[in-house]
Amino acid sequence: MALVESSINLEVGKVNPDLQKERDGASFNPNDMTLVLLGGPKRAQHRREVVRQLFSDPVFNQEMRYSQSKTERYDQAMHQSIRLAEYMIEKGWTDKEMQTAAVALHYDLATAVHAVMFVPTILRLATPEQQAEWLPQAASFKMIGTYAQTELGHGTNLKALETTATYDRSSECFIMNTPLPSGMKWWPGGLGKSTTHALVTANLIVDGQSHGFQVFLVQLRDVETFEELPGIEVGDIGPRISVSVTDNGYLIMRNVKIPRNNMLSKYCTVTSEGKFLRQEGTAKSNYGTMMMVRASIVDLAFQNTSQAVTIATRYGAVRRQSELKPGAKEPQIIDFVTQQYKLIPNIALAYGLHFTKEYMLSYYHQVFEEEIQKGVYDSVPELHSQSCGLKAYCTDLSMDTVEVCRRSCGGHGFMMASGLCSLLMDGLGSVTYEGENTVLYLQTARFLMKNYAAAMQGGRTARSLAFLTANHPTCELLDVFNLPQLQAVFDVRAKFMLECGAVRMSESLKNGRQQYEAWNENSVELVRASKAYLDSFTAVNFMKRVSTLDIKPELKDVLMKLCRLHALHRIVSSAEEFLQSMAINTKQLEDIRSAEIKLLASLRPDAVALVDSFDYHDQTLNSALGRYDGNVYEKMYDLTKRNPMNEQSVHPAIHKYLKPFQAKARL
Ligand SMILES: CCCCCCCC(=O)SCCNC(=O)CCNC(=O)[C@H](O)C(C)(C)COP(=O)(O)OP(=O)(O)OC[C@H]1O[C@@H](n2cnc3c(N)ncnc32)[C@H](O)[C@@H]1OP(=O)(O)O
Ligand SMILES: Cc1cc2nc3c(=O)[nH]c(=O)nc-3n(C[C@H](O)[C@H](O)[C@H](O)COP(=O)(O)OP(=O)(O)OC[C@H]3O[C@@H](n4cnc5c(N)ncnc54)[C@H](O)[C@@H]3O)c2cc1C
Repeated sequence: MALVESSINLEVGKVNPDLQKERDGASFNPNDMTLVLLGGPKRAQHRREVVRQLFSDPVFNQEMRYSQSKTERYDQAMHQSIRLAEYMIEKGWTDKEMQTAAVALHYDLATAVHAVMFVPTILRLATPEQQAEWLPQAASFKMIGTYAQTELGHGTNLKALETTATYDRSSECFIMNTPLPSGMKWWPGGLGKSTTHALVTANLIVDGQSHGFQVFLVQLRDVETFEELPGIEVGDIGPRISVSVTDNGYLIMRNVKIPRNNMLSKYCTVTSEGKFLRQEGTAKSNYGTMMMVRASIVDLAFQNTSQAVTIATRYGAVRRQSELKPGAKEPQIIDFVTQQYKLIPNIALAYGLHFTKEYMLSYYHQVFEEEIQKGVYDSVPELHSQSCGLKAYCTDLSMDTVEVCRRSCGGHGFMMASGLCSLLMDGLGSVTYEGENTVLYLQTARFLMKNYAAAMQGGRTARSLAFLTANHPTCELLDVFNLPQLQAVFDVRAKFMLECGAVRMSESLKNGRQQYEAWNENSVELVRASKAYLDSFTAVNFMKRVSTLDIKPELKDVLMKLCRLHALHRIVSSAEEFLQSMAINTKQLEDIRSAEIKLLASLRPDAVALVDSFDYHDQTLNSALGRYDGNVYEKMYDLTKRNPMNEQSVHPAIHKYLKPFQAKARL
């Protein structure tokens, strides 16, 4: 066993020689790149220590995960949740360590929604008194909660939610009711078996008048026995595409009384006399949790993408197949240019998503922690638009990448042991939850159209839309590697696509359509406009971030290549829009395609080092194909020997069905 201090995988056995050769030939030290990605040595060291501690505890061992039944996995997920809670007491772990641990475990915890949504919503929407009462209970798991918003009949359309909270003045309580069947809460994570409480969104009704949806803390189960309380019916909604452990559940409430204090009242409240009061300017405050979670899903998209490329790239270096040079040894599959085209642009994307999630999280914190606390709401529309758009754009791209990586591993990519199937199946939820992606692109489009109209009338635009008023000449791409010129190309295309959406909208309106009809008629174009803007925003953010990094020249050099490749690849992926907008001409497209292939060759020697830099622990990847030591075949055989199907040499079904039949047939 060798000690690898510069990797999260501390003890590594003999490394596969092909993988070692890749590492020896890299142009930079991956440890240096890790420090750039993680924000310096202190943070990187802290993350390594937390993750190493985590995986040195057998409770968190992931190795048999793919052979476990749903019940066994739930058992382990609950065990993991409780062990982490113990760490808070025993090791003094704080939210920071818990967050690192949750990411390393792919949120495979029975209490994930408790941590990701329940507690943060209380922090954002509850008064200081409510927080003082509930947060200590939540921290000690006396109260385990979920976020119950979606209903069987409605998820997207929050205005149509049916659950009611009717104020009863005589008892100073709200009476919670579920209209059946479409008003049943459906989907909340952990609701099925794991939670004692839920933050339930419901229409507040006072004296027969509705005040829109508000958030209420409802106790579901007895905290000692975990039995349902009177008037409550909860359960798991049944098998889902993902093998994830989360017990997504349903909830029915029949005349459930909760105290008046259980309405989260930081921004609005109901007085004991039944008067509804709301602080001015806080109409969308109840939507705040969604913005926060959407921003963090951009990070999740980065995690999924970078893990998938790590697995597929290491495997690409280890796997030898077919013939390249006639008569020579089988090549590493990563030497096929078509294989490089599957992997290297996606490595570039993973780096691009890294800088996107850094931007998204920091913008979210700036607006929430600094501006809103001071009563400044000016940036909220842009934050809403970007958190919707980037959540959709990044999860869409990340799921495409995971599938490309899975296929790039050939047959072995179809095995759970690849680690890629679970990344795909668990990740797929991200394009739907926290706002279905098409719906979110259209939210972004709404903001874009408003800004476009403002720009055309000589007004001010939001920060991220300054390109609308910039004057870019067309076809100015003289050098396909020149970043400012590439940025101009993206801006021209995005502006053109926004213009297409706006022109179509105004034509529909001129033709007598109502606003809502025009919107629906042109919604395909509007989604295109959003995607063009997000493509541009992400590529330009990547270029700007890399250009301003003050780092070792060899790191800068490889990052510059990556952001160029990312930009070129995005242009090729939507070539017709770039051509149509005259941001480029056909000759330039040809040059871009050639430049892309040249960049593949230039980045090929660094491919393994680039994915090593993400510094994933083997247990997080949980992949026989993507192991740090590259001993793929040994690990696959080892796992197969321990596969429960191989526990008995003759399966009981043989004796149960085949043998009796054979005996009868002999007669
Ligand atoms: C590890 C990860 C675990 C993840 C677990 C997943 C948990 C979940 O899925 S929880 C459930 C999530 N549910 C959703 O996301 C529902 C999606 N739907 C919505 O968000 C809304 O209904 C939405 C945005 C589509 C439409 O909002 P709605 O108010 O009905 O209509 P709309 O008329 O379009 O918007 C009104 C205004 O509010 C603004 N607005 C909407 N949402 C927000 C927001 N979050 N913040 C600020 N402003 C907002 C709009 O921009 C619009 O502004 P303007 O009028 O100035 O243009
Ligand atoms: C794995 C998972 C976990 C979840 N966890 C939770 C949770 O913890 N708590 C919770 O409350 N919810 C949760 N949800 C629910 C989730 O938030 C909703 O499923 C999601 O918001 C989408 O809503 P929907 O299911 O109603 O889809 P629908 O809105 O019915 O979407 C169906 C189709 O209609 C289209 N569509 C709908 N409206 C429009 C529109 N205005 N314009 C154009 N097209 C439209 C969509 O694009 C889509 O193609 C979870 C869902 C999943 C899959």
